[in-house]
Amino acid sequence: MTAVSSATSDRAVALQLEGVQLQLGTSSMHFDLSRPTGSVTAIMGPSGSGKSTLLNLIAGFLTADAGRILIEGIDVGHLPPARRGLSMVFQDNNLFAHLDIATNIGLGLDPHLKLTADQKKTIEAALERVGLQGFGRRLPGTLSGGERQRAALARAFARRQPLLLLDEPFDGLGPGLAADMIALMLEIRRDVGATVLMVTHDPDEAKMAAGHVLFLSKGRIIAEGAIDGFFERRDVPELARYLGTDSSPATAAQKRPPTSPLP
Ligand SMILES: Nc1ncnc2c1ncn2[C@@H]1O[C@H](COP(=O)(O)OP(=O)(O)OP(=O)(O)O)[C@@H](O)[C@H]1O
Repeated sequence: MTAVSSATSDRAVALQLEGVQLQLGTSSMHFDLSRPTGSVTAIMGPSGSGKSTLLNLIAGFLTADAGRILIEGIDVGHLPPARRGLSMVFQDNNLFAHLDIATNIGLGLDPHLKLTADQKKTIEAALERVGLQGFGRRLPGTLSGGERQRAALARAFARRQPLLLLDEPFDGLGPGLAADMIALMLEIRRDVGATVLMVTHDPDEAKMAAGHVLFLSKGRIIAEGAIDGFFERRDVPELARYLGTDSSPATAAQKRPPTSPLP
């Protein structure tokens, strides 16, 4: 693994994982990382390498067998997800289907929905921010996939938590809409001063959104560094294999076209 970026040393640390371990069935995970406040980090790696597990450990949906997770210097290991100072946006299942959009966002502000006038204004402002003004009374099922993801981002925006965890949030939206959503996410991050971790399989999406990459393989971060030049690295065989830039004889043979043309 390469050294943690120099930015870590001169900015406050927003997130730190120290010797975090988890055994899930036959998969063993072990994570150490440190990310500075305000950074946007892409989490990448092959299917099953532990990307969602890493986010779920940070969020508190999974409990580590060992190690410490610190958010803004506070050990959150014993805190439930709602008290860790973060918002998480998943690829789907972000919204309660039986509750309208405004209520879904309101739940992020107060689980008992005893909303103050200010909180109601915050909901309206968040909807407007993502271009969904007037959508508050609609049920999630009546929105398109992209609109639902915007509503999920609106909820994250309204909550103004210091840490934003995104698990393939723009998957399946198409490149144009994904780019719009990334721009929106970056605006929200700037306004809130949040630190972002984003799982993505798409190097272009990572380049648009992030300044730093963590590359996982088999439950470990095996490479990390600044996004500039990261995908051109040739010193990490797993990364080259993942990107399809591996020129080893075995991979090259797999890539070679069939000798006889298909009919
Ligand atoms: N509850 C569980 N019980 C047993 N094994 C699990 C459980 N949850 C996840 N795993 C295993 O842990 C490994 C990591 O899973 P994870 O979902 O974190 O991978 P991922 O990198 O996010 O993959 P993908 O890109 O396919 O979403 C996988 O091998 C998965 O099968």
